[in-house]
Amino acid sequence: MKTIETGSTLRAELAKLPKPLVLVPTMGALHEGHLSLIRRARELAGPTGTVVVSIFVNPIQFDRASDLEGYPRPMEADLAVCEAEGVDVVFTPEVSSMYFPDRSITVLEQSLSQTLCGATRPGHFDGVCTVVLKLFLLSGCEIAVFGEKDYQQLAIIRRMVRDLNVPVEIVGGPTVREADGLAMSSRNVKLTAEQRADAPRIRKALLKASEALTKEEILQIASEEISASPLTRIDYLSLVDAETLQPVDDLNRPTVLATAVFYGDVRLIDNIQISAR
Ligand SMILES: Nc1ncnc2c1ncn2[C@@H]1O[C@H](COP(=O)(O)OP(=O)(O)OP(=O)(O)O)[C@@H](O)[C@H]1O
Ligand SMILES: CC(C)(CO)[C@@H](O)C(=O)[O-]
Ligand code: BAL
Repeated sequence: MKTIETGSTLRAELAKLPKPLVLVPTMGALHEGHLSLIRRARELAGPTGTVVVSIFVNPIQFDRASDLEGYPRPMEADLAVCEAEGVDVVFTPEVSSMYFPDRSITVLEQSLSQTLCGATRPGHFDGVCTVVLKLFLLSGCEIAVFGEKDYQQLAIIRRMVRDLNVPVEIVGGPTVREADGLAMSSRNVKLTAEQRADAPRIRKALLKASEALTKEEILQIASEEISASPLTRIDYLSLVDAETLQPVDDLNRPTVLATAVFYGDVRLIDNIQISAR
């Protein structure tokens, strides 16, 4: 396994390796959710293709300084995990090698990012799109794999690739969960024992609500179940069209029930698909 730290050498190094080139972009603190994406990348690359994992905590997608500063960065353990998974190349750039101090170009998404995380984390998806486009250009990858836990992110990246004619195939991977249903997330390690024990209520709430028949009932059940704990604070809870991510009036098309919940300073997200009624 090769570790490359600067963008300027990445593309030239990767061009020498066998195709297809499959990229898994991450912010590190790797868990089973990431591993499922790496394994999917290997399937897509085949035994002779090249799997690249990027580990970069992208400062321009954070809206809270405390979240950025406190983001877990266990680099040695992450490299060991990548090695054990048979990753070919890990790209670990410094912030200074990714961004010029006077950078002035950003990728703006102006529709899908108006709801959910985009509404409560202004500028977040502009930061995500900008870094993901840079990672695509720096690596020259043909395929990139993203998780469905970050449903809105996946939809926005698909839109970016469509709208900007980016020659990268986007593949989604299902959300991997702890045994108690909590979606795996790098931020889970920041929960206290009490918060961690309570957090599976998010998944339970979404599952229970997804059985209801009307929009109002779905939102009410999910809201009550999550708010029943004094440890939670709902950042958003929304029912949106699965494709446009716009709020829906009825359930005659596939929708997604998505939420972000704060436990203290730790913000967790999850979502569930709701079929048309
Ligand atoms: N539980 C999971 N199942 C499947 N994919 C996941 C899961 N968690 C994260 N991913 C995916 O891994 C990629 C990298 O995400 P990231 O490094 O931000 O991890 P994370 O666990 O989502 O961290 P956090 O939510 O705390 O920022 C993204 O495509 C994300 O959707
Ligand atoms: C896609 C990503 C690596 C861009 O920084 C990040 O948003 C993430 O880890 O989901
Ligand atoms: N997984 C999404 C990255 C973030 O929360 O910034």
